Amino acid sequence: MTPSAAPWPAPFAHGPVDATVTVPGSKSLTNRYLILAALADGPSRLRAPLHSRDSALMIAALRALGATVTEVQGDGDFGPDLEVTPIPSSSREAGGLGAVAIDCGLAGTVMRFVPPIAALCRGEIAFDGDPHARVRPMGPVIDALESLGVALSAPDGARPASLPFTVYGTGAVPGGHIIVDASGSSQFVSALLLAGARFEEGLHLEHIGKPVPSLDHIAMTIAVLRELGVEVDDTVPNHWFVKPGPIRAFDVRIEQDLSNAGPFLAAALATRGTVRIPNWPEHTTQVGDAWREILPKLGARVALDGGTLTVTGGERITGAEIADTSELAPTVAALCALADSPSRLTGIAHLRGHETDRLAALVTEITRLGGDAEETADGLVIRPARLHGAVVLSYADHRMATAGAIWGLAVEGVEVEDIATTSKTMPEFPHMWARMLGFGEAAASAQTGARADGAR
Ligand SMILES: O=C(O)C1=C[C@@H](OP(=O)(O)O)[C@@H](O)[C@H](O)C1
Ligand SMILES: C=C(OP(=O)(O)O)C(=O)O
Repeated sequence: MTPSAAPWPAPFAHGPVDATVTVPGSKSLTNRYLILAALADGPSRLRAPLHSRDSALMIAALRALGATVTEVQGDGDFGPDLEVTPIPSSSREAGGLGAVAIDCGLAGTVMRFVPPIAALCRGEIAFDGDPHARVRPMGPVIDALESLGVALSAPDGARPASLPFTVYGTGAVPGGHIIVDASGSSQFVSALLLAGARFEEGLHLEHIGKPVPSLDHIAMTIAVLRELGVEVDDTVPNHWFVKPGPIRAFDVRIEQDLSNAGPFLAAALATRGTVRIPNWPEHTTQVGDAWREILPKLGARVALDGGTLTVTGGERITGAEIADTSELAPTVAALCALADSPSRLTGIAHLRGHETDRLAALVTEITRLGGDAEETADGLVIRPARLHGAVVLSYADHRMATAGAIWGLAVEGVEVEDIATTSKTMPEFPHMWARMLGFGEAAASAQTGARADGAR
């Protein structure tokens, strides 16, 4: 996609927001179910899945490995359902795939989850991505595949340390005990667990190193695997055992993305208004359920009643000390920069390896707006300051772009460079934001849109 030439003037809220918002499907659930559908023992269906750049890249990757993914009419508000026919045995047998190329874009779930699946196919499968994808941590996936006997090489024939690289799949992975350091991303663990049941001996994965971050995402992986009949033992800390066996074909409805609900809920705090999200799941493995604990710490009232989450902003946003916010952190930090007392966010050192170095990006952009923020070893300290308008940079990071939109509600004259980067997980964002603010359909549609087709 060509980033819009002109920055997006973030709408300023002249009064409290009062809106009901429905959010597209969860990125983490959509891409996990797509992977598992490609490995399952029959055709599967995803209802109300996410349609965004990250899901489009996942679909293209699985098609390159031989899976069939078809759009079929469903009842979701944000696009068709998906039917998936798994990767056929011909992708694993003599002849196999030959040479294929997979574009990971900037999607962590594609660059980490797909290489172990590629190793189960026969062929030379080349992985690359956006410029920043080449600096996102990949070492533990590469090391793990090598210890499983899978050959990989960088384009110059050397041992790869990151993208780009080629996986030389032989059609089978023996499996067994492997050790990784997953302190840089929970996705290293999820990637191996998702493929583990299809390894001949299954998998015993051991983590050695500093604590693994974003544990909720590993819990989500395990829950989805168990739901599809895979036996996973996680009773010993830092060890995961996956039994070899089939993955049951399925028909699931994807929950809405509770992390992407965050910016809309944040709007209630930034404008002292009220935002309601219907169909909030009663039980979920999504980290975004933590909004129910996080937002009251920042001064909001939160109620979950009859399946609708209602957030009402207080008179002021209060600063807070909040740990382990994972992918919610940019939205939390955006609110902390609008607070009237200091905040400390901890347990998010690994955000330096996300779409951009998010700790550096947040400090730079908060400072650009006249705010006061500082990096710590494992997070951020944000102190109260009077913000002023500026052009906020996005760094090709959807969550930096939505942080800019939140600041714009409360601070006049905020513009966001490359709002279209929200297409990574929510192409509808500019339109939805305008609708939340009461813009008519024509004015909302005129907001710079973003495409969901995976193009850059
Ligand atoms: O498995 C997943 O779907 C994700 C895991 C997390 O990665 P990290 O462990 O790298 O934070 C999260 O931040 C990311 O947005 C999605
Ligand atoms: C870290 C994120 O994405 P990815 O799946 O690319 O790691 C995110 O969405 O906040």
